[in-house]
Amino acid sequence: MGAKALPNSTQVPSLLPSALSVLLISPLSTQIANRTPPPLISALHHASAGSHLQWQPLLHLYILKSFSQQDRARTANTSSSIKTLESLFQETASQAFSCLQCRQATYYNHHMYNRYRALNHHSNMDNQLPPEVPVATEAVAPRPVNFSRTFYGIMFDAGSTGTRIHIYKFIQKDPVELPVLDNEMYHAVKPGLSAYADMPDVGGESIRQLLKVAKKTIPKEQWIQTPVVLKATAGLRLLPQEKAKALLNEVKEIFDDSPFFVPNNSVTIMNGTNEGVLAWVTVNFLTGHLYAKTRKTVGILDLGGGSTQITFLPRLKKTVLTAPSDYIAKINMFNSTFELYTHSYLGNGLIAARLATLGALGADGLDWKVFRSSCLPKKFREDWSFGGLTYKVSGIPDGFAGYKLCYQEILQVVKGIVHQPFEVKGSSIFYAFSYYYDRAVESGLIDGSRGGTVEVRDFKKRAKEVCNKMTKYRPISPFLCMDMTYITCLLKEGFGFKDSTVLQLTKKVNNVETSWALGAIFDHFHNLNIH
Ligand SMILES: O=c1ccn([C@@H]2O[C@H](COP(=O)(O)OP(=O)(O)O)[C@@H](O)[C@H]2O)c(=O)[nH]1
Repeated sequence: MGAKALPNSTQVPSLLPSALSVLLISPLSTQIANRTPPPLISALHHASAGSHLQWQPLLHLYILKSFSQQDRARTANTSSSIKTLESLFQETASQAFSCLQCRQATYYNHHMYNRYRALNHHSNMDNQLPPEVPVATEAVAPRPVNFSRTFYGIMFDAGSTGTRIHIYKFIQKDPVELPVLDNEMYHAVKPGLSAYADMPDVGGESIRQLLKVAKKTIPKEQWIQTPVVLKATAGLRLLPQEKAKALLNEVKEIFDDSPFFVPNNSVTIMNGTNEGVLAWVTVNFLTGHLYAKTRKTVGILDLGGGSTQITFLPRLKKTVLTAPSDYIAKINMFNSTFELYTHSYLGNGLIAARLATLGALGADGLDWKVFRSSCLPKKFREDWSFGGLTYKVSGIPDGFAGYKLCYQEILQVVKGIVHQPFEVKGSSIFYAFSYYYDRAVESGLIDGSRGGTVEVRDFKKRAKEVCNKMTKYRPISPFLCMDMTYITCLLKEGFGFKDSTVLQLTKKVNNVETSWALGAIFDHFHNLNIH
């Protein structure tokens, strides 16, 4: 099966932003008003403080599908989704306000007071629609003279293959409105911090470079109250402790010298559970699945360089009961606790898996040993660097190369290591990103600008083609056969997905990266208490 288009909830926003803002900002046309049930008009207006990212999938779905009288049932769902998404921010307001008392006042007191007011305004809203807001509210609502409309959060992702900065802009249009995510500014540099294990000061330069982007993006008057946080993943987890510590100290010094707000524990190595759970929060938030008592969520598959994560909300108790106990994590949102299946496999990221396949992971004699694999073109031989080390790698010149042999090699890296959740054979939807996405694009499975939907069997089919025609695909990457075969093997033999399991390959939703970073900034503003 070939690539399919994304469903409306992820594809439509890029098509209709102006139509949306017209609907949100200007008075509704008579035609629309006549056909829109009154409670939803009220909900739309209540949510209409600018181009609100998290409402967009819901609103677009509504606009496209619900303008007819027959669709009242769907309208009811949409309204309840708007209401429940709003409750995320109500709770954010409540928790963030309590941070006032835990003395992070420098940053919080300005914005959080307003959010606390918003909470009071909306208290006891469970199971209700937001209150009626007249169309003209935007123009006439009284506001404090110095009311601040925007605030920012900076999240650094120090990954094994690169360092990225995510600058999130939130808007609070009115003291009685809840803040919403307006946009993300994203910038990435390579290699990752772990490549500077023996020269932390040089590694620090990449952080300085990215902070310049933050200074350009965020207005000067906001710098002092904008939190800057860095979380490192597999690259630093795999380094000896002292080397990782030296890198983190270097980053902390750079943050302290910056004009931004540096909270406690702003530079850390994140654990694998949080990495998986926060990516799940991001994707479900961006796709409009995150609200009180939600049961209809999507799973996530993240394939980094050093580690890989799987996270989903099980529907069946058996999935929880049959999982190893440390594969179940709880997260608090909307006054309830979500019990997630999540695991991060350190050493099973795409690049670490290449090393394992080649037998090079943790090997000595790197200056003379040549690591060979039938997943590489026969005549290929190159020095190849990862994590600060250089390896001599090659194909098997007088042997065989191809899918079958390659699959057998890779099986050793996956079999018996990756747990198969009970429920994964069911019909849950999984969003797959990072290297799943990159390799699907490079091998021509999906379009790089739009993403797409594939079945697990599509990866297998394309892996076979790439491995059995290595010369054709060599200019794209000599590792493409190995990578595609690893992805196929991980999905099928590792997690136990069926050939027909559908994967939604997505890099961005509404122009926001599908990464744990957005979940992490939420967790910063509002402790999600992952345990
Ligand atoms: O916001 C992000 C963060 C990561 N990636 C992709 O994630 C992969 C690598 O992840 P990373 O280096 O963070 O690996 P990890 O340290 O998590 O194993 C690469 O394809 C990146 O391009 C991305 O597309 N957007």
